[in-house]
Amino acid sequence: MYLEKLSIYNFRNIQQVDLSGFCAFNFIHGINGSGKTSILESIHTLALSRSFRSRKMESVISYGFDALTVRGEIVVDNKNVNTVIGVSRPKKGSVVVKINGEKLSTVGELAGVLPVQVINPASFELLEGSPSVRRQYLDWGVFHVKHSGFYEFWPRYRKALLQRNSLLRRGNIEACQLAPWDRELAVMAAYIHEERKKHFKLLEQAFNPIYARLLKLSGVDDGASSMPPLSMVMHAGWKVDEIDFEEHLKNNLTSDLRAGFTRSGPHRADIEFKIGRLPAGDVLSRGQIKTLVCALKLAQSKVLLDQGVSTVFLVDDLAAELDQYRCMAVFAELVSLGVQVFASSVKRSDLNDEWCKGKGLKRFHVEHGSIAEC
Ligand SMILES: Nc1ncnc2c1ncn2[C@@H]1O[C@H](COP(=O)(O)OP(=O)(O)OP(=O)(O)O)[C@@H](O)[C@H]1O
Repeated sequence: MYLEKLSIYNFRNIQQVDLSGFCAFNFIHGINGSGKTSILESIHTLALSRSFRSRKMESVISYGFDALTVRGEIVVDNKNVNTVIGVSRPKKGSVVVKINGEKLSTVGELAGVLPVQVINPASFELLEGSPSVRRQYLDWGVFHVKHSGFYEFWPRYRKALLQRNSLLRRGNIEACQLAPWDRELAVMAAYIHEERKKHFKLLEQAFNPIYARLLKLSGVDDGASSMPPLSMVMHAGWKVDEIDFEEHLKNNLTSDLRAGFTRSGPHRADIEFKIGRLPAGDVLSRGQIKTLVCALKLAQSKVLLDQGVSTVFLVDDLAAELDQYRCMAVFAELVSLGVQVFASSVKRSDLNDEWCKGKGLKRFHVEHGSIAEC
């Protein structure tokens, strides 16, 4: 699967741009503030109807305009007909998403059409941010695995959780009032945990060789080789091996009532990264963390690829944070995955032609929101 055409209207400093004929690798360069990230952001909006930078889409709509639109044409492997996605975000009112001209009734239906992975300066959050960032990372993969009913069960879990929490906040309630919600939560929790566990195992298997190669291919001994090994452990959000979730909720009712919310469950799951016995974030350098995060994102893509799902990578200014050896190593992995890549840099020379190993490469220059092939 790859993106073949992209049209952007009123998206930050980009008023109107029509691009086509993308290659496997698409390198975008331009000075600060020229609009490089906005192009990547527009592809993300096409895929998920939202930006990876701003929560409020209003800040993404070009000053003085009422709506933004992004349109893209995707070539899906083994299909003769391209898929056309259109996303319009007005300042007021809700988002409109169309696939092949048909308006979707829910934005959720868009998810999965164009799986994208972002590697940008905020990617550090995967290690250093709150557990929700790591849950999002894990669930992204679980969701994209074909035929996983995850997105059917997760909203049911969330609905039951909201109901239970509102009863807990009310206080002075009988255990029997919670019982139906506890039951529903337990059924959903078992399913969600099982899906996450299966996916995490695949992720670990994909991650280990990629991470090892990134460390090795980066070609410099930065001390990482003498470090204790990295471990990553998934925590379910409750003591899943010891107790059934329904039982656990009953046992913890007093403390949940005191807190006014459900303190444990799949909504509190996390992934723990350690170097030896220490948190990886306390030991690794910024560049080493970024390398680890790249390996994690690449691993997601590998797992999906093994299931026949291809990913588009949006790589924002990698050269600003990784040295050329590590950049080269990351690109070697992208080449071997055979995914489509949109990568940005300030200087043209920050992204090296040779990293693409003869796969198709197109270069674009951005200036004041205007984009030209170069
Ligand atoms: N809503 C908006 N309307 C118009 N312009 C905007 C809007 N929001 C941001 N901008 C401007 O759009 C430009 C593009 O920003 P973008 O982050 O894409 O630049 P960039 O090329 O990635 O820069 P850098 O190299 O500094 O990361 C910036 O000059 C920014 O000030």
